[in-house]
Amino acid sequence: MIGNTVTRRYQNFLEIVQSYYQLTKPRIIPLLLITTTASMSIASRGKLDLILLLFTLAGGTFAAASAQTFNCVYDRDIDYEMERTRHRPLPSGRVQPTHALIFAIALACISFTLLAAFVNLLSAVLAMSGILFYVGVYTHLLKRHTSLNIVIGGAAGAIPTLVGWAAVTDSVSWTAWLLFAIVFLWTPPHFWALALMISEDYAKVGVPMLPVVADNITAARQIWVYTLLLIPSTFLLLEPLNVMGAIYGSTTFILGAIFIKKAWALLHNSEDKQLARSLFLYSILYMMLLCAAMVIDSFPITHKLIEVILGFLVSR
Ligand code: HEM
Ligand SMILES: CC(C)=CCC/C(C)=C/CC/C(C)=C/COP(=O)(O)OP(=O)(O)O
Repeated sequence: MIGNTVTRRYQNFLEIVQSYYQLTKPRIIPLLLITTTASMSIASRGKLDLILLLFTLAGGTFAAASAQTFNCVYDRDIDYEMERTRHRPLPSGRVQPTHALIFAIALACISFTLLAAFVNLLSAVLAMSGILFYVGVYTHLLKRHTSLNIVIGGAAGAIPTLVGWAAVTDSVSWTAWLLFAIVFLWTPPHFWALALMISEDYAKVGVPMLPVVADNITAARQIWVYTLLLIPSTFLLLEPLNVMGAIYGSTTFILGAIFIKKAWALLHNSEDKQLARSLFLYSILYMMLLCAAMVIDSFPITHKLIEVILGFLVSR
């Protein structure tokens, strides 16, 4: 009897923890941290201080979790109406809005304290502005009012690149802004490809995502335009900024070519949900691999290795 009560209490506790965890939309956070890591790796020219990395990623995690929790509180009415989001902790009644709000504020405070105390003030302020922008500008001002919501709101998702750069250099340089621009230009193809698959859901609650207010071909054309802006921008790290080398150059070439191929296919068959799904999934893989290439290319040893291999090939 007592054993059963303890087990039930333990299960309840686990369910509460799980609900709060789900409020943070945890599946999106790793990619935000990957972009932060890539930025830090380039800023430190591959000589990354692991303790600094750890604190920055911890602060970034709490900031992103806070932003997503605020968003869950604000959007709980429409999340209840949409099939995809109906089972989130707030619409399903597993967490009270006031508790979620307190949780979001606590996460923001932890993020700011961690970054300000163990990284630097600039990274803390940038992360906080990421939260404010995502909640105040994207969620409150734009999401329900204009199809430009993603284009402008995408800036919030690009801020982790600035946080990473600021963590290492205590400043924000041209390269940091270029990394910001890469994530910024990547966001519309990433999101609109998904929105093409789930536009019925957004239409039902009156959220004016582009494929809702315009037809599919218009959305596919916009995806194509942003793809054509994104891919050349990734090459600017090679020239004129000169902060990346051959590994990054060849990877970004191949990844970019595949991105263009998928966006082109969608442009010519904008009703095909499979093509939209394929582009959405690829956009995530693309960003992961692009950032991985940035990290690998920023290690000095990578360049020494290439020199040795080239030397070996030439001498044969
Ligand atoms: C305003 C900008 C953005 C919007 C509106 C947006 C929207 C979305 C939505 C609605 C989903 C589906 C999630 C779900 O069904 O719960 C998604 C998935 C995802 N997003 Fe974005 N996104 C944005 C920017 C970003 C950024 C900047 C990143 C990271 C760099 C990112 C990474 C991801 C990842 C990794 C997934 C897949 C999550 C999973 O496995 O389910 N997103 N995004
Ligand atoms: C530095 C810092 C704190 C950055 C945080 C930026 C951030 C949280 C970006 C995530 C963007 C994202 C996944 C939006 C989901 O849109 P939505 O919430 O409209 O999607 P939904 O339809 O699934 O609710």
